[in-house]
Amino acid sequence: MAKRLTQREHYDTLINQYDTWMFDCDGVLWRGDHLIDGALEALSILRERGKRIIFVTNNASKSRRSYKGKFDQLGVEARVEEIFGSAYASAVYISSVMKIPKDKKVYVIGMTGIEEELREEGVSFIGGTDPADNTLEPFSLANFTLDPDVSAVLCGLDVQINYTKLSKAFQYLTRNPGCQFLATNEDSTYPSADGLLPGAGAISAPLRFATEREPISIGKPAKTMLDCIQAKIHFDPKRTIMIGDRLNTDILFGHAGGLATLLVMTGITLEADITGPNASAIVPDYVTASIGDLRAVKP
Ligand SMILES: O=C(O)[C@H](O)[C@H](O)COP(=O)(O)O
Ligand SMILES: [Mg+2]
Repeated sequence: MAKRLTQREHYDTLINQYDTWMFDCDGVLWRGDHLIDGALEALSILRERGKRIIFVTNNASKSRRSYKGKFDQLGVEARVEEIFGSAYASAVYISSVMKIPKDKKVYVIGMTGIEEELREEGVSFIGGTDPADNTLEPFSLANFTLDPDVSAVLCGLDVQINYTKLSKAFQYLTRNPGCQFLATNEDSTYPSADGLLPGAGAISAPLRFATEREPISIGKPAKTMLDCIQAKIHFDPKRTIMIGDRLNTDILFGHAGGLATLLVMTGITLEADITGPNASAIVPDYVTASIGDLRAVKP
């Protein structure tokens, strides 16, 4: 049973118990470009108390560097080294785990975040934001030349998804021998400032259906995301807490990593998801209405 946090002493105890605080972003710190009330103060309180802050987002639309820009814009203190996105984790997976040969490339369905991180890792790619693929012209297989050097398809959130991109990815996944099928993450929905929208999982779904293949998903809850963090930052899982708004990514990620977990109700998860007859089997250690509740420790 999750412990509901409401009192000042609850938050004080929590802060004293954990040295490393891993923050999900969408639905915890912000929705779209709107900061969640009290998020800024909560982060400042933790930094004042000497806590280590790590940001762990499944949102592959931005690279760590462009996320740093968003943090700066919103007035949130953050360093690039503290930011771990699924675009970064995917690029590291392709270069260091899959060890893609230099003469091979990735076909990308996704936004600039993926492209920037693949470039950082020295991985060649096609597709992505290429205007030739961002078209509503009907796709013609007759005019399509298969690039034999494509050895992986990487699919992430893409607000300009279209039939041409799906068709090209389908060709590579079904015609290039050994072509890997990767997804940055599989979140079904995305908590924008104005409400829920289809998530990255909804972008790769047509390809899963058409190819009857399951992608390797890199982001939370997958261990690949934790490995990516542990490769850069040493932390004691027993003194680490994961804060998230989604049960089947953030909280499951925390459980898989042996971390404590705090669920906030400012994003995806609804009360009916954690209480009552349809409550999820994924149970966080703690629940609080919003990360802004940490302000209770301030006199
Ligand atoms: O569709 C997506 O990619 C997700 O909804 C979104 O990116 C989640 O980001 P996070 O909550 O992990 O920051
Ligand atoms: Mg979230």
